[in-house]
Amino acid sequence: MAVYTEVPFAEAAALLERLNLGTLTELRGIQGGIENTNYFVTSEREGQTVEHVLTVFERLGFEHLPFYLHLMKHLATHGVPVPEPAADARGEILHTVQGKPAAVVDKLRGASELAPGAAHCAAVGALLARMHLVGRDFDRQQPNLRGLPWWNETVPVVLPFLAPEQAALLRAELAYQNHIAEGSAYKALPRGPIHADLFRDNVMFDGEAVSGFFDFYFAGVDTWLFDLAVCLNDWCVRHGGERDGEPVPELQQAFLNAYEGVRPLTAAERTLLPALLRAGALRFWLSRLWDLHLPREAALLKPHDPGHFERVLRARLPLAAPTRPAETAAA
Ligand SMILES: Nc1ncnc2c1ncn2[C@@H]1O[C@H](COP(=O)(O)OP(=O)(O)OP(=O)(O)O)[C@@H](O)[C@H]1O
Ligand SMILES: N[C@@H](CCO)C(=O)O
Repeated sequence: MAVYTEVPFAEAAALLERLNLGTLTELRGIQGGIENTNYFVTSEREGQTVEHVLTVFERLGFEHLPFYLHLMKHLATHGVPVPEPAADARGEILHTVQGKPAAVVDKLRGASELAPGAAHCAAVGALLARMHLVGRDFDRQQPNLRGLPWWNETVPVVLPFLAPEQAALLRAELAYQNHIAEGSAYKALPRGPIHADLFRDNVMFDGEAVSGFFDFYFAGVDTWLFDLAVCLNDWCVRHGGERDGEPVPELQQAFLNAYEGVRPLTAAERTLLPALLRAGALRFWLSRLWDLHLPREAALLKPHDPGHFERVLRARLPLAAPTRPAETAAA
């Protein structure tokens, strides 16, 4: 259940009117999602039925939201398919509903694709590269709040909950990532606003075409390569079964080729892709461990399985190349 804040019909209707989105006809709570309260809102404007999503932010405050919402607006107005936040007459896109921060954005068509093929990966790869390029002239700054400083803070907090072998892996990976971040190749990586959480459930498809990216609430300024690594670790790995977490080379190639069709990787990016794939796995292993062992506002969080990202990380380590039955037979 993802409706934590009940929004009265009259309050939603008044907000839509202020945003010049017409007369509210339907307000429907959305069951998916674990972070925020979301409603589909339907209204009649100039004889047309229009649909939006009303999000009431349960965890994020007025301090960080302007970066996310203005980034969405910047991308949408520059042709990247992202839900555009609706503005009031003064141009304000962050609103208040039931005393909490709220936004109204375009409703995207279609549905998520949880079992993507090469065509889906290519479509997302090309759009990710476009999003990076379009983000270059976005002028607000906010760091990736789930980046290296957060990993350094959070690893000691989760270590007591881990088995010795897991704790050793987590410590070693953090040390490795600190070492990488000190290097000159890392400092040469191109940076800009990144989505930082562009998993399969944050992209809508209308057939094989992407109708949009959403859920920008972990976005921040970081390396473009990290964003790419986060995607490759979700779109192009196995989910479930005995080989859970293993990369799927055909999907990874399709994603990378399409990305590079729009923005070729630099030499430093090519060198550091393996290291950043490990960083992307560490980031989500750690946040999932943190959500599992140190639940905040427990009622709101249904933690995802940390074990999946431990497996993704192990599969990304050197010498950990999975032995595929077919390859073994051919060898
Ligand atoms: N702009 C949109 N257009 C269409 N559907 C949307 C849109 N935004 C959200 N949704 C729907 O609402 C659901 C929940 O949204 P979202 O994933 O952002 O939830 P959340 O609680 O904010 O985050 P989390 O993904 O961390 O659980 C999505 O799975 C999607 O079905
Ligand atoms: N994509 C994250 C959840 C936060 O959006 C995860 O799968 O751990």
